[in-house]
Amino acid sequence: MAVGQTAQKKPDPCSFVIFGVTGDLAHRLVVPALYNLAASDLLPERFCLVGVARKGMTDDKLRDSLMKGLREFATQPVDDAVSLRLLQCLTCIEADPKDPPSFDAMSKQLAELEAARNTGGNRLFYLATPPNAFLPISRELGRTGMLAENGAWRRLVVEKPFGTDLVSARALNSELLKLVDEHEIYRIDHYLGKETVQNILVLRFANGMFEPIWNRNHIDHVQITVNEQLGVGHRGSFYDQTGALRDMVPNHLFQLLSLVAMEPPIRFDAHSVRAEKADVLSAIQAQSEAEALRNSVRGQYLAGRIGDSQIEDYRKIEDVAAGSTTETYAALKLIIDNWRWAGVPFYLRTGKALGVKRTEVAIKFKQAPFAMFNCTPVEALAQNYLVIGVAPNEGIALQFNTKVPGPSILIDGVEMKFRYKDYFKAEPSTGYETLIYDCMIGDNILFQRADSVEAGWKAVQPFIDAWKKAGAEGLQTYKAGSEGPEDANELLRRDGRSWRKLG
Ligand SMILES: NC(=O)C1=CN([C@@H]2O[C@H](COP(=O)(O)OP(=O)(O)OC[C@H]3O[C@@H](n4cnc5c(N)ncnc54)[C@H](OP(=O)(O)O)[C@@H]3O)[C@@H](O)[C@H]2O)C=CC1
Ligand SMILES: O=C1O[C@H](COP(=O)(O)O)[C@@H](O)[C@H](O)[C@H]1O
Repeated sequence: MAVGQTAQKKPDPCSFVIFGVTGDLAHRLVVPALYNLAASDLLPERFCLVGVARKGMTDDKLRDSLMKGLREFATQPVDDAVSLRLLQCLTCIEADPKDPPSFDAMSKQLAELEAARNTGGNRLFYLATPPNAFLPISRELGRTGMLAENGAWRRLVVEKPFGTDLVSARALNSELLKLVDEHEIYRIDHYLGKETVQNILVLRFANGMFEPIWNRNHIDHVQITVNEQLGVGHRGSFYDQTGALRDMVPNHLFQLLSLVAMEPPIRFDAHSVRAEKADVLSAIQAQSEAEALRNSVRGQYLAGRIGDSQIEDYRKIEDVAAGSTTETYAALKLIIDNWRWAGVPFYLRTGKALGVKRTEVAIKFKQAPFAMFNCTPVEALAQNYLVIGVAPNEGIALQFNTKVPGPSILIDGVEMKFRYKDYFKAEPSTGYETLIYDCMIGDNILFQRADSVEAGWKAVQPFIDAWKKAGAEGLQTYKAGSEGPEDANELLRRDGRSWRKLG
């Protein structure tokens, strides 16, 4: 029997206001997630769905467009009765932060809608826009009083990227905190919507057997891998300004790192969990420029084949600068300065256009200290890994040595595997349902607090600065479809270690 915090209550009546409703995220992930919540009867009884666009359109036109997105991106067959229930309450409002009177009009229109639908004035504003619009929109919401509490709740959901470096993230936090309180800001990182990522907490803190060995005495090092086969595709203008490090490390890879490395929270509540995550991120050792260069590898992909697809050179992608030095691959060695992890390196790697798609955390335990079986030197034993598979192999695997049946002691490495799909019949999901539901019930455990975001940027800032200064020098290349730049292997080899084979 499953135990835990299972009761799924219906959220309070509220308005769910999506800025950037005409965009990709709203069509591909947010509305399909709302559909899945509607199908599970987890939307409020009294609900206003509002889409905000800078150029107005009729409600019907927006409904048609979102319906089209739903048919294309839904994770389950679309039931007309459910989609109708969700989209019949949709209203399109025209508002542009560059046109302040449009926000005054919006404020009036929203209040009228809420009165008509009796939602009690609770409001969730979802900023599904490019990041440069987060602050202008929030300021207009503040100026027009739409963020004032008036006896109801207000929540601001902010998409990634949250800043582009430490300075900009601090500035964005400080400006947003002038408008709303920390507990009213929901900084989304979609990795925290993944079952396999949430399960890291359960694996560590609902099982007594791991804690005694989860430290420097037993763990040799940790590898965090987020390898994608996808290239940059049509996102050249965004990606060329961003690169693999900013796009993935301070957010997604650090979610994995902090869940694996944090101390046990004293309670399962937002304050305790997020405090421990922020603490461990702030314990990542600061690196000098020379250390940052030594402890990192960056690469850019060249043309190559992945399966049936021919991938073109990164530099030939539309909107990518001709001599771009933006990295599409990053590997880092980080040290966490605390008692649990002293001397245990965390190796991180992420890249685009790689041969194998794999997101995993591999915890490498120390080898047996002595070769009792004189037929096998310790070095020849297979390595002991606990592998948390996030995607596509969703599950947990333990790699250990075993005796090969037969008269002599012959030893071989084997794997014990738990696969989600063998045990659970999971509901199809976009990964955003839990996050959106949690915003509506006011639970921010799975959202990033300001201190974590800033600690994340602080940890990667030395690499950003050192790479910027180095320019093209030190930038490796790798063939699309390969494992990434050869120097990434050297990063571990010089420590007497190697990356786990993903094949
Ligand atoms: N797409 C994805 O898969 C993911 C996206 N994200 C994040 O979600 C956010 C939205 O992404 P995505 O939908 O792809 O982006 P889009 O480029 O599709 O933009 C979304 C919408 O924002 C509106 N918009 C654009 N500029 C402004 C502006 N200056 N002021 C107000 N509104 C503006 C536009 O609508 P209109 O012109 O109608 O007003 C546009 O359709 C981004 O922050 C992105 O980083 C995060 C994870 C995944
Ligand atoms: O936020 C982002 O994440 C995706 C990878 O997400 P995943 O769930 O497929 O692992 C990445 O492709 C994209 O560049 C980045 O902006």
